Amino acid sequence: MSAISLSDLDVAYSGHRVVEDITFDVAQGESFALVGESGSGKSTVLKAIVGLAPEWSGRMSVLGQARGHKPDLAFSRICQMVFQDPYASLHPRKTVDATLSEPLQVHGIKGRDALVEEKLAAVGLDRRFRFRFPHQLSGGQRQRVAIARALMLEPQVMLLDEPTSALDVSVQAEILNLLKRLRQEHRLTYLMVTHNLPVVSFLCDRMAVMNKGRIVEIADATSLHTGDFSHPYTRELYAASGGATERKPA
Ligand SMILES: Nc1ncnc2c1ncn2[C@@H]1O[C@H](COP(=O)(O)OP(=O)(O)OP(=O)(O)O)[C@@H](O)[C@H]1O
Repeated sequence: MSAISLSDLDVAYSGHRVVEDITFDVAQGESFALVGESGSGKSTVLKAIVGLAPEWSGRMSVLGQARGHKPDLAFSRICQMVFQDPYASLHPRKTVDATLSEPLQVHGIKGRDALVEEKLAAVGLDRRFRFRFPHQLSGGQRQRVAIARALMLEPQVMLLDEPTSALDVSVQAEILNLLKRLRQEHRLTYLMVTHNLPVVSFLCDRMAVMNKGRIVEIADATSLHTGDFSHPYTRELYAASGGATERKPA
C-alpha cells in the first residue's frame, strides 16, 4: 500500500484548471519532492490532498483511504500539512499551548499536558516556550511550533509546503535537519514542495518536476548529483540552480 496515491488529478480554482493529469505514488517512509517554478501548481497538489482546493477530479488516496470531497475529520489523524510561512499559519492571539492543544481537543484526546510537552521536546523547544505567543518567538521557533502542531495527532504522512523558504538562511538548515530527524524517528512519509534542488538532495528520495500544471518528469534525487535528466525543462531547472547539488542546502 502506498502512503500517497494520486491518479489523473485535475484541480481548478473558480473553474480555471491549474493542475492537470497528476499521477504518482509515494511509498510509505519515502520523502518525495514536487519541484518546479513559481505558479506551476505544486502547492495546489498539496492543498487538494488536504481538502483546501475543493474543485478537483481524479483519484487520491492516503494510506489506502480514498479522499472524497466531504470534510473528513479522521483524515487529519493520518496526514498533516506544514505551511511555508509560520507567521501566517499560527494564530497570533493563541499561545503555543493553545495551538498545540487544539487538535487534541477536536479529537477528544486526553493527556494534554504530557503530549504538548512531548511534541515541544520533539521539535527542540523546552517547556519555557509553552505559554509564549507567536510574536515572542523567532521565525525558526515559530516553524518548530507549526511542525509540533502537525505532529500532535501522530500522523504518518506530512505534506510540507516550502517549510524553510520563509526563514532566514541561517535557520533553514536547522529546520531541514529537524525534518530529517523527525522523519527517521517517527517513520514519516514526506511529500514536500520546494523550488530548491539542494533541499531535495538533502531530504528527498525522488522528485516530480512540474511545469505549467503538469508533471514532466519523475526522477531519483540521486540524479541531482549527475544532472542526468530526460526532460529539457528539468535540465533547465538543474542548470539554473547551479548544477550538481553535493553541497548542503542553505
Ligand atoms: N486560491 C486560489 N485562487 C485562484 N487561483 C489560485 C489560488 N491559489 C493558487 N492559484 C493559482 O494557481 C496556480 C498554481 O499556484 P500554486 O500556488 O499551486 O503554484 P506553486 O507552483 O506552488 O507556486 P509557488 O512556488 O509560487 O507557491 C497559479 O497560477 C496561482 O496563481
